[in-house]
Amino acid sequence: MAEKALSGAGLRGQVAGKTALSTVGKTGSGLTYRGYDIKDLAKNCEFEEVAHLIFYGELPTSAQLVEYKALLKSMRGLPQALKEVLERIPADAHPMDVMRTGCSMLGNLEGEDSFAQQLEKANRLLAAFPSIICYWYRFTHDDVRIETETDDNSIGGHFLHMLRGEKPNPLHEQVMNVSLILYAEHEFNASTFTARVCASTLSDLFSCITGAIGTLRGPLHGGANEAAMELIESFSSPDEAEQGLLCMLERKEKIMGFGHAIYRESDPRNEIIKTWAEKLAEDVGDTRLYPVSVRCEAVMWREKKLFCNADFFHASAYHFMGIPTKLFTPIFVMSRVTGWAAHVFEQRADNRIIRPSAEYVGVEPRTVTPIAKRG
Ligand SMILES: CC(=O)SCCNC(=O)CCNC(=O)[C@H](O)C(C)(C)COP(=O)(O)OP(=O)(O)OC[C@H]1O[C@@H](n2cnc3c(N)ncnc32)[C@H](O)[C@@H]1OP(=O)(O)O
Ligand SMILES: O=C([O-])CC(=O)C(=O)O
Repeated sequence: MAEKALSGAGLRGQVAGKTALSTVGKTGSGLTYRGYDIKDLAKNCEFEEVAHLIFYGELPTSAQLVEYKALLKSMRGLPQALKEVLERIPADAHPMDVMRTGCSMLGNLEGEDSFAQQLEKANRLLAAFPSIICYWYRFTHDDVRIETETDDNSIGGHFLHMLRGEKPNPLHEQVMNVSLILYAEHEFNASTFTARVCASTLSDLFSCITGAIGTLRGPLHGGANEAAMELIESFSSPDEAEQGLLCMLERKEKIMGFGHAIYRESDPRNEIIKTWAEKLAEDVGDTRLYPVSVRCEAVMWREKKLFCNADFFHASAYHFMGIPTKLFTPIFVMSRVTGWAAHVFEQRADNRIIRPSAEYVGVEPRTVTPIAKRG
């Protein structure tokens, strides 16, 4: 693929700060968190180990992991005032708006009074997001007030348990674990940069994360997994998908779940989640969505040299686990809160307010005409 122009619109190619958290596309396609390759982490770790790595700098020992999981478990409950707010959000609201409000409301109830509390508050958000989305979803869709303080051993298991009202099977819990690892951190992507801009004014953590959620919501960023689901569901066979995509490309439409601002040849998260989507397709006996997805991948590469990003095969993977499409992007939040918060900590540790300049393209200087004389 041709070298991408690293200047101009979208701040592409501008170094906007330093990070010790991750590298993206350093060798064309790689992704590392604090020096560990994403493939190594996804194969050998639980999400909570990766969260520990991102927050505390190192993978935990067994004893530290037990202690860390116990801490997160103890933070799953929601205050009554937050539950009441969630109950008042309509059933047809977008779940990302629920996450945004839930985060902001928690900031009102349990705000960050000093930066010394930043880790405690970040862990609280990590533990509370699955509870927030499931409490609202089950209240507004199933008319039940669920218990969010479960004894599930993992964040992914906690989420699936609350969503369905029963313990998940081990395959689903494992896929959630991998998915949360893949989405945890990604350098200066748009939502993380939002969080850092907010942090650079010395604002509180809840404000930084609330802003990041709003940025992640858009279909050019986290919202692409939902849009990808709508796309693949609209095709009844691989041949129909091929025809449909060719028409969309002819009309110069964007195909969600493809392309990337930094990677040039592939998104390393794709081959990992694709493998799990295939396993889940076999598990549920799917003969349509997975083959449709595979054909989309082939057509987009053949026609445009565009590759699947992290979002594309997440769509079918989540669908095969019975997760409603509108909850896809909130799962991204449940994971990325680790990266966002760690970037806030980094920004605070070496801060200068982020304030770029603009090229002025408006009218030349002029004077005000008295209002009676304007026409
Ligand atoms: C977890 C994540 O957030 S991953 C990203 C999720 N977002 C999506 O999947 C949305 C679809 N993808 C896109 O819109 C883009 O690829 C982005 C937003 C991810 C990156 O945007 P950019 O860095 O501006 O893209 P890039 O410079 O590589 O685009 C090159 C060309 O390919 C086209 N292109 C890029 N992605 C796509 C796509 N998915 N479908 C069709 N055409 C595309 C662009 O329109 C551009 O064409 P042009 O030169 O004629 O204008
Ligand atoms: O890095 C980006 O621009 C988007 C992305 O893949 C992510 O945030 O995971």
